[in-house]
Amino acid sequence: MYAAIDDPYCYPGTTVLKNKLGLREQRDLDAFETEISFQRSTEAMPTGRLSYTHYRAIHRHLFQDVYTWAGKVRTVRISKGGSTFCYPEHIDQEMSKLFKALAKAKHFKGSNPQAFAKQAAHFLAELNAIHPFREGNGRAQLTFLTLLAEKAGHPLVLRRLDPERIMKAVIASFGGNEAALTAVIQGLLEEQGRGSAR
Ligand SMILES: Nc1ncnc2c1ncn2[C@@H]1O[C@H](COP(=O)(O)OP(=O)(O)OP(=O)(O)O)[C@@H](O)[C@H]1O
Repeated sequence: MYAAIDDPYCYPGTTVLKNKLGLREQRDLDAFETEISFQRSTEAMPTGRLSYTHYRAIHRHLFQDVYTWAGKVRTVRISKGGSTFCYPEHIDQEMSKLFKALAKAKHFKGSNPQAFAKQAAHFLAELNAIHPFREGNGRAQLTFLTLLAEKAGHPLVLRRLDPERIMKAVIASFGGNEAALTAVIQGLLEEQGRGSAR
């Protein structure tokens, strides 16, 4: 949950996000959101060129059943655990810049696994610092990383994913330390698991 004051995304006097089902209890919303976004994540993702537009389409796909603003950038300031994310008035510009740089780097195609992990960690750190959506950033990030890795020829082994560990690494990256995130990503690459029983 995010700290936001007088948040127009929430039912008045609550921190529960307005949602398509009209669920007013956080518990109920959490359960529905988790279930349906997981369901959507098992479907084919919208196709695209790993662009900013594509990223928004992925978020829209995952959360289309829950929020009217799925795929749209937020209009309020948000923070989490003391980290304040990009102000809404700068999101569009920052996202455009980030995805332009990604395209310029050829989506990290041709990088060896070590280099890919480092580049992807930096990209993810920047993406998280922007946090374009009011909710669902973590899931959109991971979905996009999966596509990015696949396209770059370094598919992820998602069953190795430790949500707690990646979250800690993402938080560390917010403070400028990308080493842990690089290590997490490197550990998810298929190449790293060869010959091991993991
Ligand atoms: N204190 C923090 N500083 C920076 N980033 C954080 C912090 N706490 C969590 N994050 C990151 O924010 C992202 C989660 O954002 P958000 O809650 O919008 O997404 P979600 O998909 O709804 O949640 P989750 O990823 O927990 O399922 C994750 O990448 C997480 O690592």
